[in-house]
Amino acid sequence: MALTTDIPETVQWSGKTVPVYPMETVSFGRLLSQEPAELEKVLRCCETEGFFYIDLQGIDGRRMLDDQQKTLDLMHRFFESPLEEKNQYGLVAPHLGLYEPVGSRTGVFENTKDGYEMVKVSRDEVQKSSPHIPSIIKNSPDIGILENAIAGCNIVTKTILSSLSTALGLSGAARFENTHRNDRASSTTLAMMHYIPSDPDVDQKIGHQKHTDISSLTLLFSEQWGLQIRPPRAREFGFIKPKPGCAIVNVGDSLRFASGHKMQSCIHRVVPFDPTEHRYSIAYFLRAEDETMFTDSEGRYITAGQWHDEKFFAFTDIPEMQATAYPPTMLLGGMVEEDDEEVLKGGLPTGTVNEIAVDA
Ligand SMILES: O=C(O)CCC(=O)C(=O)O
Ligand SMILES: [Fe+2]
Repeated sequence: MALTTDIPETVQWSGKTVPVYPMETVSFGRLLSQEPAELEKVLRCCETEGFFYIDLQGIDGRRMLDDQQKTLDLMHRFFESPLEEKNQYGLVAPHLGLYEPVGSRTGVFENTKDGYEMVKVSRDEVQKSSPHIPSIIKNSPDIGILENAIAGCNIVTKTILSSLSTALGLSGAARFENTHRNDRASSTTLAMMHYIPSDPDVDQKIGHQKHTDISSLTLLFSEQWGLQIRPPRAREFGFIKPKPGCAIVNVGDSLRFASGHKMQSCIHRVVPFDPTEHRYSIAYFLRAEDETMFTDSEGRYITAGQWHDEKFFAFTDIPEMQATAYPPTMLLGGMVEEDDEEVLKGGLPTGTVNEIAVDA
């Protein structure tokens, strides 16, 4: 990729000038037809940055955008309900972590807790005759909305997975889809998040701490600003602009490990872009079958299930425990944060994604 001559876009946030990182857009329709140029593009995105937009505006993807709107309506209804009803079951198990109130995890800035509440519906669970989900959404219209959203996200992420397998020349059992079979147990889940208004200067519950995802692929829908990424070799976090008609895709740790650590599991976090705003996001985490084996960031040969459970608990621990109780690279899945000096020595002017890709 050539060095871009475009002037990098920036935005004013919290009294600072912050980059807005450009990202490639991959067409869902072209991936469905396995067009060679699109396959190459999606592989390049995963190997260089680990993040891209997927354009869902064609006839095949539009239904997923409708599902997103219906899910948003459901989320508004759910999150406006009394806390006792939302938290009917509490956190029963990592796989069935249904509802998490605001402040359950570490926050985005030092000495803060997170600034979002979340309800998760597991793909395996929603298909049961009586799924274990809070009563507010346990009715057939709502289960229908959730099933459609999960099935749509599954089609999009599996299409990306199969495109990556093809682009890498993988065949038969070696293809990534073969460790993501629909009828095998996995922690694949739809997470619906509501970030409360919070002001970094005064509030103690803010945003979503920096991390990489446990998943193989994450499909993220949000119409609002707040997501920041720190792409490989970038010297600072920058915003990702919401793009109408598109969802955001990122590679998670499991696919990075399955690809022999060649794909990038991009570091990201969420900050309050506008301290007065409620922010809503929907993330589908396509995860590998629980029994899948890979070599993690510590060189351990472990199952996807173990990686999920360990990292899940690492997320909810206090920072002191996060620093001591788990493999040091766990929260970032082995991705390194380039320190500013190192990047500057390398002669990169500012951290835009295009510039970073030059010598990736
Ligand atoms: O809310 C968002 O935009 C991103 C959430 C996220 O990174 C996650 O749940 O892993
Ligand atoms: Fe994430």
